[in-house]
Amino acid sequence: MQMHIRQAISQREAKGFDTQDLRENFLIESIFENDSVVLEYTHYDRVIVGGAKPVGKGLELPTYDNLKADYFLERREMGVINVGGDGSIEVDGTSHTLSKKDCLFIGKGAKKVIFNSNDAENPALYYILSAPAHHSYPTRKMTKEEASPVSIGSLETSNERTIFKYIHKDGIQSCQVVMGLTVLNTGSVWNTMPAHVHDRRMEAYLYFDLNEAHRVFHLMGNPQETRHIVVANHQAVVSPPWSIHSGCGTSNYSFIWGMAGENLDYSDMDFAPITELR
Ligand SMILES: O=C[C@H](O)[C@@H](O)CC(=O)C(=O)O
Ligand SMILES: [Zn+2]
Repeated sequence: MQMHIRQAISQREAKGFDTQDLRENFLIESIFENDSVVLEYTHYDRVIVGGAKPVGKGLELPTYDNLKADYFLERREMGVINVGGDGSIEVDGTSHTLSKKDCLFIGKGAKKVIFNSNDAENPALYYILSAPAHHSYPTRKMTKEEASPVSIGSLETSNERTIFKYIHKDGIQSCQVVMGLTVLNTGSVWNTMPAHVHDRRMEAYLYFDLNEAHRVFHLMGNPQETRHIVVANHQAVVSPPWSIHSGCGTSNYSFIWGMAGENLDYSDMDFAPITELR
């Protein structure tokens, strides 16, 4: 079994992209499919992005030929956040319950990972981000209450939001994966503005809790050469290290941010002043 591979796109190449090119290369349109694990292998820091949606049965994390490994996490680690109904993830025989917005970090070396839902009528939706690892940090769960929520932004600038950090330098320990989520308050629609880049690591956003009738205009590109991608609920956007990742919704929403690369410092961002964006 093979994972679809997304090649790394350069800034220069992206300049000439039309809507379809942008969507094919940076948008993951379908992540949660019934009784399936959907994963995409990117050449941005070799990060794998995707999801698992167990409905009628437990879903085992498969091994893919791309990895040339005996099992998926032989040389990798992964972060998982549930954005659906209650469920549990079994890691080598130990079950970890995950409610909505709870996070599980699974360290390198875990051989058997099984995703479960408690209720087929309201299945769990597990968003997954995995990166290569060279040390085995312990598997650990964190609830959203434990994720030291921080409120930032303001209603005046339509970006009042709460940031929950799970896997990072001062949270769950990992080799590379950094992960958390942001919830926008009612009436706030802008995320990550002022925008930033971090050439030291890639990032991916999964948008969720976005009303089906609404969309987020996700902004990407070099700060002086921006493009947008129109994103629906439960879709993800991959952000190369050279790109901003920001968005403006037609209503409020939440999103999971996940990164991997050079460091684990959440605050490592090079801001792009609003007045200098093009
Ligand atoms: O590098 C960090 C990420 O881009 C996000 O965490 C930013 C974010 O959640 C926000 O401003 O709302
Ligand atoms: Zn960022």
